[in-house]
Amino acid sequence: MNAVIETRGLTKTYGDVRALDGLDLSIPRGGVYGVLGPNGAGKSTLFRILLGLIRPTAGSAAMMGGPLNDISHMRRTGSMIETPRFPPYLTARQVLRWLALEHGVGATADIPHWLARVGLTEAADRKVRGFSVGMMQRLGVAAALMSRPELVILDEPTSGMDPPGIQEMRALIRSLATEDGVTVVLASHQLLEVQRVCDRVAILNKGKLVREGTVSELTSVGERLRLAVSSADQVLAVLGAKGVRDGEAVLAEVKRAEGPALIRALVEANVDIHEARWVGTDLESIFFTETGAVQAPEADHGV
Ligand SMILES: Nc1ncnc2c1ncn2[C@@H]1O[C@H](COP(=O)(O)OP(=O)(O)OP(=O)(O)O)[C@@H](O)[C@H]1O
Repeated sequence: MNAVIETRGLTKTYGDVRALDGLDLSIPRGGVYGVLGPNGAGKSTLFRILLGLIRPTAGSAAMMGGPLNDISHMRRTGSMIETPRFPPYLTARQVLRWLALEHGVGATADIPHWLARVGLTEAADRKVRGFSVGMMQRLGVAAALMSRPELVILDEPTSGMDPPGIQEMRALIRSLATEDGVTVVLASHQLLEVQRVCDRVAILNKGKLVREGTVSELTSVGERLRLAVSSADQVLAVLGAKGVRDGEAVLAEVKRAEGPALIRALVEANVDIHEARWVGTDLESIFFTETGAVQAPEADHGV
């Protein structure tokens, strides 16, 4: 695997707290990679180490095949850690112009393009003093992208955003990966959106890696065929112990290869099938099972 980030036995302790505990992680180049975990799992600690903001207690990490303190790699990485803060008396456009000069891309940064990509064209000439948290986040993302990095590290990129803002951010993150070829690594505990936006995820708990894989690999475990039918009883009679009632429908615990034969058998038994679809375990269930985290009363809807 062509890894863009690789950690081996990465450990960070704060007194008695093991924020990271021997983490082995390989993040492939390309696509969107989600680092998930409940509060205190070690996500921010991992990102801070990768960005050279803090030093690990033990273990090693490499970025783009080289050590973390290699300046040429750092130049190819953009990041947004926590809600960014900018001088309140500058407009969004001035903030980006200033940062472009700071990063040595003053002549090449296409500021109108990045303002448009993060949905801030209309607010471009407003002072950031009046910006909401979500607008600040978007400006922070534009700032991270202006130097056209190969890798972007985003910690909770949609925190504080309203649903339309979240949707735009999701589209932006996907387009960075698919159109710009940027590898995006993001941390989040907002699982539904992670499932929508990420290609691959790692679930951390108490500083350790508990699950890793593509979203479809993780969610296809325990996959079942959900059948919306005219008579659930008839289907349950055909399926025996392999059938579970799910409201008006039936969940059939069969393998993909057995699906067509089952549907044929049901048609022969005169069952009207209104819908048949494969349903997996969602990322949310995996997350709560693996981390033992307590489910929030309301579903999250961010990235
Ligand atoms: N500077 C610090 N001093 C002491 N303990 C710290 C420090 N930074 C983090 N920790 C502890 O390390 C553990 C991991 O924290 P970290 O912020 O990396 O988790 P996280 O997964 O990012 O959580 P969240 O989702 O809440 O941001 C927590 O127990 C936290 O309290």
